[in-house]
Amino acid sequence: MLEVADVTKQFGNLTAVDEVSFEIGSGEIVGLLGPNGAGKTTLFNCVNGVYTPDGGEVRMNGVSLSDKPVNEICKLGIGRSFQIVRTFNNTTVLDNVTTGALFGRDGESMSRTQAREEAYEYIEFVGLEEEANTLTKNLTIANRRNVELARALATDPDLILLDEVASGLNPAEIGEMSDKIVQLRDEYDVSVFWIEHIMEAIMSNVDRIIVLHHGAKIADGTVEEIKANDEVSAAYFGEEV
Ligand SMILES: Nc1ncnc2c1ncn2[C@@H]1O[C@H](COP(=O)(O)OP(=O)(O)OP(=O)(O)O)[C@@H](O)[C@H]1O
Repeated sequence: MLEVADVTKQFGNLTAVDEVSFEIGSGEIVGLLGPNGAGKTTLFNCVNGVYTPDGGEVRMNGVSLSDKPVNEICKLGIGRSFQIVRTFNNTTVLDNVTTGALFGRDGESMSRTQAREEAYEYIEFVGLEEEANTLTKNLTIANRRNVELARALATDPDLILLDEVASGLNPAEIGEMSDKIVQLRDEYDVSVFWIEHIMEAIMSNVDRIIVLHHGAKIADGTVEEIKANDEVSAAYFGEEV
């Protein structure tokens, strides 16, 4: 499904992503860890077309994403949520999610009515049916994160990139979000690539973890393998992961 081959991204003299390679298969939930500044968000930006890599290639279902704009990459099946929530705050929940459907894979052939029907399905999935006509700016942070999740799902992705979806949530909300991510994989057959600083959110639900340090991939394995990896512990300055 997703193939990242020797991807490099530089900002001046800084190599933010350094010849990183890995694959994500159908139905996998893969965590992306690394200390602050390790290159996680930059890697996401290389995958969904915000940045053009300086070296290497990203392929989705065999199609090279080189030089493709974000909207085209979205239509090839990659959806995304952001570290800092980017909902359209002065519009309703329904309009936010409808926009996802209209700009997603089948958006061009979809009427506005169809797009709204699809949007309702994802709004129900994230548990916001009572809030469908609420202005997004009036929601809690947890629910704005749910709107982002529903909007990304409405694009009909094969792979969803989640950038710290548990950030700013309380422990109960973190648990709900974490469960929802497993459910979306199971219900919609979506693979998940998930950056998260909150370890409890990720550890019990991922199939695999990739760790970046100074832009390079230093580990790729199961939770147990990552916990036992000395290089990973050293990257976190001895903190347990
Ligand atoms: N647009 C940019 N211009 C210049 N340098 C950048 C830019 N974006 C990121 N960087 C630098 O690239 C490196 C990787 O940043 P990135 O945001 O990808 O790390 P991260 O692992 O996502 O960090 P965090 O966990 O703090 O969000 C950092 O040194 C950062 O300062």
